[in-house]
Amino acid sequence: MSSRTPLIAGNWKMHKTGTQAVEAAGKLKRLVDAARDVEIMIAPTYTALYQVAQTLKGSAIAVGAQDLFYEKQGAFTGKISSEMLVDAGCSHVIIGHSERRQFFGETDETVNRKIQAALSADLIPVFCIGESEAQREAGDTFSVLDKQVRVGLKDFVSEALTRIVIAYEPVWAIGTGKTATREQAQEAHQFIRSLLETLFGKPFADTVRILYGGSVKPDNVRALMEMPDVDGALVGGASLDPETFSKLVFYNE
Ligand SMILES: O=C(CO)COP(=O)(O)O
Repeated sequence: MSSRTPLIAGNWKMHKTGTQAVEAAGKLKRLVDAARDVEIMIAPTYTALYQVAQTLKGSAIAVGAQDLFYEKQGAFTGKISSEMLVDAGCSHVIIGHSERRQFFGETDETVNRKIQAALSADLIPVFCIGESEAQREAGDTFSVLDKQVRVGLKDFVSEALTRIVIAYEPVWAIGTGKTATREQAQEAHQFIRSLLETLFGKPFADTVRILYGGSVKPDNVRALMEMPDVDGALVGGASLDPETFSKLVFYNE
C-alpha cells in the first residue's frame, strides 16, 4: 500500500432494478459509515443512477456510471452524455471496461474520446485496461497494456488527467474466480505506472491511482492491497451484496 488514498469501487454491471439498487445502496451507506481514509464508489446501471445518488447524498459513497457516449447531444438513440450523468448525480464513470470492448465494439479510440468527454464534464474517468487469457499466454501482456494506455490517453496532457483513475482488469480474471496473484497484479501495475511516467512525468505517475479488478473477494483483497502499486479495487460480483462489499472497504481491519 502506498500514500495514495485507496479507492474501493463496485461495478454492478447489469444487475439490480432501481428499487433493488436503492435498497443495496441504503444498506451499504450504513455499513461503511465508519470508513476512513478510503474512497468508495459504486456504479449502478443507468436507470438506477438518479435514485441511488439521492439515497447516497451526504454520504462518503460516490456514484459512477458504467459508460457514457462522447457526443454532447444529438440523434444518438440509446446513448447517454456526460452532462446527463452529472445531472443524475454521478461523479465518476467507468470507461473501456473489457465487457464493452468484447461485446459492444469499444475500441481504444472510442475510449480516448470518452475520457475526453468525461473530463470536460468534470467526471472522474475510471479507465479500464487489461489483457485476455490468449494475450497473456502469448506473452503479449505488456504490449497490450502499452497500446491501450498510449491510444486511450493520446493527446492528453498530464494537467488534464490529474483526477483519472486507471483500473487494471485482466480479462481472464473477471468473473472467473481466477484472481491474478498479487505478484502478477503488482507486475502489471508497476509496468503501467512506469509507462505513465514516461508519457506524463513522475509527479503524475506517482499520484495516479491504479485499481486492480478481477475476482476481488474479502479473502484476497488485503493481500492485493498490500502491494506497492495496487491502490484499490474495481469489484464486480463481490460488490453486489452490501455486507460483502463493506468487507472490502474495511480490507485493512
Ligand atoms: O469486471 C469487474 C469489475 O469491473 C470484475 O468483476 P468480478 O469482480 O466479478 O470478477
